[in-house]
Amino acid sequence: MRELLTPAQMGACDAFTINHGTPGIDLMERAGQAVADVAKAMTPKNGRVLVLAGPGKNGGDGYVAARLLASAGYDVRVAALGDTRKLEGDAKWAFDGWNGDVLPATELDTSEFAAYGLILDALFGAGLTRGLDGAAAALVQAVNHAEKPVLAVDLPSGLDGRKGQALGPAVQATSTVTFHRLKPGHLLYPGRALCGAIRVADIGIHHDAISAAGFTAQLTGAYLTEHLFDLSADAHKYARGHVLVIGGPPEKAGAGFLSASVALRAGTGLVTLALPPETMAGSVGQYPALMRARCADARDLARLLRDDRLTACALGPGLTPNEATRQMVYAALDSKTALVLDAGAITAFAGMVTPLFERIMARSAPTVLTPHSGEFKRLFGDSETNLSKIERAQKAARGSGAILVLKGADTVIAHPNGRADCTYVNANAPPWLATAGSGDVLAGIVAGLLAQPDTAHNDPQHQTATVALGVWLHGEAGQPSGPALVATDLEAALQTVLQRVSPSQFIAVQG
Ligand SMILES: NC(=O)C1=CN([C@@H]2O[C@H](COP(=O)(O)OP(=O)(O)OC[C@H]3O[C@@H](n4cnc5c(N)ncnc54)[C@H](O)[C@@H]3O)[C@@H](O)[C@H]2O)[C@@H](O)CC1
Ligand SMILES: [K+]
Repeated sequence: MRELLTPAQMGACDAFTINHGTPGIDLMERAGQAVADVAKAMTPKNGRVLVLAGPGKNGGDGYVAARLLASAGYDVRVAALGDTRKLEGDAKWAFDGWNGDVLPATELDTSEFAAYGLILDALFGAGLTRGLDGAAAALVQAVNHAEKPVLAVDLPSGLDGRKGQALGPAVQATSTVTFHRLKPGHLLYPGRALCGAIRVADIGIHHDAISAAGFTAQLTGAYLTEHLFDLSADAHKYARGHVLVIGGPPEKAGAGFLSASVALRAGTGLVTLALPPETMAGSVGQYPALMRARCADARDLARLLRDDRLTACALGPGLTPNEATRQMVYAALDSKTALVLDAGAITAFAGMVTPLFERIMARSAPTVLTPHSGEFKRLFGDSETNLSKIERAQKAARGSGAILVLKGADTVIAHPNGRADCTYVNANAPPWLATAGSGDVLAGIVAGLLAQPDTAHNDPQHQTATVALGVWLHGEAGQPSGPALVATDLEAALQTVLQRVSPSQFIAVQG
């Protein structure tokens, strides 16, 4: 269930299934059934339901649901957008199966919407080709104005299922039922907020359909913990990897400490925090497990990185975006360790990306860039409005040679190979994870995971999954604190998450 399908890929899955012997009307009947089942759970039996049916197959699902709800005792009213005499194929079949009246949507008295217990939005789904305007836009605005529970069929009408954006007005749903797999629009903002609670219904799509139609990315999840380093019982600390974190000047020194301490929590055996001389004093008591090294400039860093026991390096949290930082990044890029570039190490290259990307591409060890949307724009621009966030991350990864972590409530992780099986969307991050220091923690988790030995080998799928695991763990760790979360809570929460997901290897001896 983890593959994400664009509406076009979903259409290809429908077609594949139909070509392999399942009539389209069977798929539509199951889709309508799934919608009716959720509708029943949202409104009391005998409740009043308004079904708004559009001119395509999304409307077809609406007519099926209307029939099933009416036969279950609901008081169903159907309004059609567009000329129902033009309905074709499966949608026409569904329309013909509805025995009640169909009112033209333009004749609806929208002030009566408040009298319904549920509005079923079956206006537009995967077939949306442009922003809504005219009668469709007016209807959608009236639905939103009514403030009644709304169940969207497949997608809230007006929402682009590929991009997660609406070019015109879009339905604000209470709940959305989609079919077979999630679409990017259900996860990418602002689409995710328009969908409400999302359910994915099985409508009997052929099990080979996705391999034939392709997918665009994968949803992260607990399954990624299979990429946690499998620790042998007699492992020594050097066998568990060694991370070097570069800390910044005193006024931003906390960032490096956050990254470093959490890198240790992520399971790496040793972490050294490299600090400029003015930050070296103080704070040892709080972080006794960290080793420290003096690092005044790029030359010091190059010297530190000559230690070939180092397996990963995190650079950027707490660093000032300037020439000195750029030189440190170059020194780090010349090393053989996995590298996470964040914050100041990203912004330092605004408007001067060519030398950065050339050096990243020349590396054999993985390089990870973790920009939030502002940092992303500084490196890659924001002119490509027709691309989804997934496609933007894939393109930026290809262009930079780095594994891209495009952060946000809908973080996308993409490998430079651009492959869907090396692309992830993360959806477990609570809104309060957007807090000072949260990004430093993420950089530390990712470096801590990449440092561990079995992630060092050069398999793009494995490396990207490891980075995606870091993003997922960060989201999980952010949940228990609630809105009071501060970044330092994440370290203890990460410990709890890892306790939960790590299999115990200890042999209990009965005495
Ligand atoms: N056999 C299948 O392919 C299945 C399809 N299903 C349903 O079919 C839907 C897709 O159906 P369609 O491909 O017919 O697409 P839609 O029903 O989403 O919309 C297509 C219609 O809307 C018009 N349109 C698009 N954008 C518009 C705009 N901005 N303003 C006004 N009109 C606009 C198009 O000209 C076309 O007539 C899915 O979302 C799903 O609900 C499900 O029944 C499962 C099976
Ligand atoms: K819809």
